[in-house]
Amino acid sequence: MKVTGKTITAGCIGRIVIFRDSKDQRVQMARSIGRLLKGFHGLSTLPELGVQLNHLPTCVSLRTASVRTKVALSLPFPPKPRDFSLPNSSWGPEMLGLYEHYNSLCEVETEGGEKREGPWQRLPSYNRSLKYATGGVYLSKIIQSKARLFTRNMRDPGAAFEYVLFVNEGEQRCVCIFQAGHLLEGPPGHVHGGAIATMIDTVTGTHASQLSEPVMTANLNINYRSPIPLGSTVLIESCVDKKEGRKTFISCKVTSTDGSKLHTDATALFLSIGVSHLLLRE
Ligand SMILES: CCCCC/C=C\C/C=C\C/C=C\C/C=C\CCCC(=O)SCCNC(=O)CCNC(=O)[C@H](O)C(C)(C)COP(=O)(O)OP(=O)(O)OC[C@H]1O[C@@H](n2cnc3c(N)ncnc32)[C@H](O)[C@@H]1OP(=O)(O)O
Repeated sequence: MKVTGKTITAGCIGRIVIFRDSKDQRVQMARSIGRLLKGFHGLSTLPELGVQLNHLPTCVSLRTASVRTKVALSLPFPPKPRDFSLPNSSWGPEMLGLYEHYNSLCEVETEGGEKREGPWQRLPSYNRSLKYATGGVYLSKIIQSKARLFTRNMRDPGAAFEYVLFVNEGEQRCVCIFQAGHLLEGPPGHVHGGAIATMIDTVTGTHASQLSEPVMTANLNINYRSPIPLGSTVLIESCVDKKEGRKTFISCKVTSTDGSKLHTDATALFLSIGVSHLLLRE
């Protein structure tokens, strides 16, 4: 059987070969890639994946009339990557308490004692997202192999960004519990504005990705209202203002954990990009 196409390297699941012959197989392929992406931070749900994958033939070069595409997904990093959104020894009592609170809302017990999904969902978080298939994205293979998600690249627990995100799909809300480590200093004893912006971008971007498909930040407006003490835990809450085609408008606020002090507020615009954007970009 003749097979054409390119190898798509993505995360943490074995090697899968998919032949794209019919609509059924397209759906199958969408499901497989959906499963593959599941678990990646910010990409754990891709409801419109099936539609997006219809674009694959334009980015995965097809040279035969038989329209068979081989999509090989290899194993570039260990099968069980660390989930950074789980508690570690650096988490203070405030961070842990809030984590326990939201985590308890992720599962509810029915009257019959049965466990069901609750209104909230904890999002796992890894230090790598998709690894692109082809050159042109990274300067070299060395950079490609060393690339890590900005907020998850510190080895020393508690030194920088400690955070966990929970989403409530029904309410279109997202909450992040963020403990700011000592390496994030800006003004003496307080968190750097760029670190705050990074967290706002991460929370709102992840939220927007959860609602549709992968997104890129097009616009981010931030008002810094009061400084955040280094080492403190804060809440970052985002909510969807509106969705218009590819655009998702989100607003966000950073407050003290009891909600009494507003540290920062922001608005953001995200534009969805197709899954094909994630897989190949030449
Ligand atoms: C390579 C893909 C990477 C994707 C990554 C995604 C997920 C990764 C997974 C896990 C990561 C985990 C955690 C982090 C999660 C998220 C946070 C990170 C997100 C970022 O940190 S990401 C980096 C910073 N980000 C950029 O590096 C973007 C640079 N930029 C561009 O890549 C393009 O600019 C783009 C794609 C934004 C749009 O380009 P485009 O060609 O697709 O669309 P186009 O320009 O035609 O605009 C269509 C309509 O949007 C309106 N529009 C456009 N821009 C606007 C603006 N600024 N203000 C107001 N309206 C705007 C137009 O006016 C038009 O409106 P209308 O249709 O009404 O006329």
